[in-house]
Amino acid sequence: MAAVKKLREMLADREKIIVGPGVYDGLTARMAIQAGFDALYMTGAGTSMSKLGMADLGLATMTEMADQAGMIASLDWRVPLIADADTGYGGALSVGRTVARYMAGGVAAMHLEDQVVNKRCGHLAGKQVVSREEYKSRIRAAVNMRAQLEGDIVLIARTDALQPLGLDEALLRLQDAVELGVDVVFLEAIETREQIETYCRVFRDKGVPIMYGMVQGTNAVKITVAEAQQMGIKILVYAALCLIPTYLAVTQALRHLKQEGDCEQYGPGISPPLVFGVCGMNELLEFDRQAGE
Ligand SMILES: C[C@](O)(C(=O)O)[C@H](CC(=O)O)C(=O)O
Repeated sequence: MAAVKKLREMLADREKIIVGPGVYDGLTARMAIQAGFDALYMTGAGTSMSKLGMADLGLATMTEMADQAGMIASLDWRVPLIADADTGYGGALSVGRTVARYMAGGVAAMHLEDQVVNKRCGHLAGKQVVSREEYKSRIRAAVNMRAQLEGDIVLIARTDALQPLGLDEALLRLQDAVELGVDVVFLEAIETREQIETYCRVFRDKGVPIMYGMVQGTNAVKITVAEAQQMGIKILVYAALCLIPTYLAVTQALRHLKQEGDCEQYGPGISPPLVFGVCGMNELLEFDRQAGE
């Protein structure tokens, strides 16, 4: 079954909340699959840092993002990938091309936002968004490209308008996007309980699937999976879930080696072959064996 079909089934299941840990490369994706998550979220921030070594300031190009998303999506077709597609990387034609590339890569869902190019992480101050009309044209391009290709991808409209323009404008933008044919809404960087409750009430009443992004260490309202489910949130992603523990643990190991001159205490019992196993080693060797090598 195609990953997108699986995701659509999850979206249709009234009991289900989709929890997507934020992964950004092959290893974090494999670890999340091994941990039993049934969906993944490709964080643009993490991808920008792991692939380019650059902060989330809109520097990753469409091809860099689409390549990474396609690689992650291909690891296990049973685990749908929801991927960040930032601003769509240009005007309507570019957005259309982005949708085509994500679809060709087997990505199950993608989100498109209304920040200007160059965008920045949704939790940074000083965000700017394009006009409502320009955002609508990005959304129209995405919906039209999906129809033109006669394939499927779940389209998620994200707005960053809350910080610069306020809640009413942000909700209007998402409503416009729903009318244009997106499947899911995503209000980014919600900072008060009241805002998240209003957001959820508006779209729950309309029967539109709601996405919310929790990012550790930011001002985003903290809610548990159970609370999210109660509020009617359908997709809950944790963009920095893999990134922050990786940063902490690796920094500690590096410091230890630099200061103490040894690293034995980091990872007793964990050998590279064990991690190869998480990355499909046995399946790959079996495939090779069956081919007669
Ligand atoms: C959701 C997000 O777009 C991402 O890239 O994962 C980021 C998260 C982050 O900065 O950690 C965001 O803009 O919220």
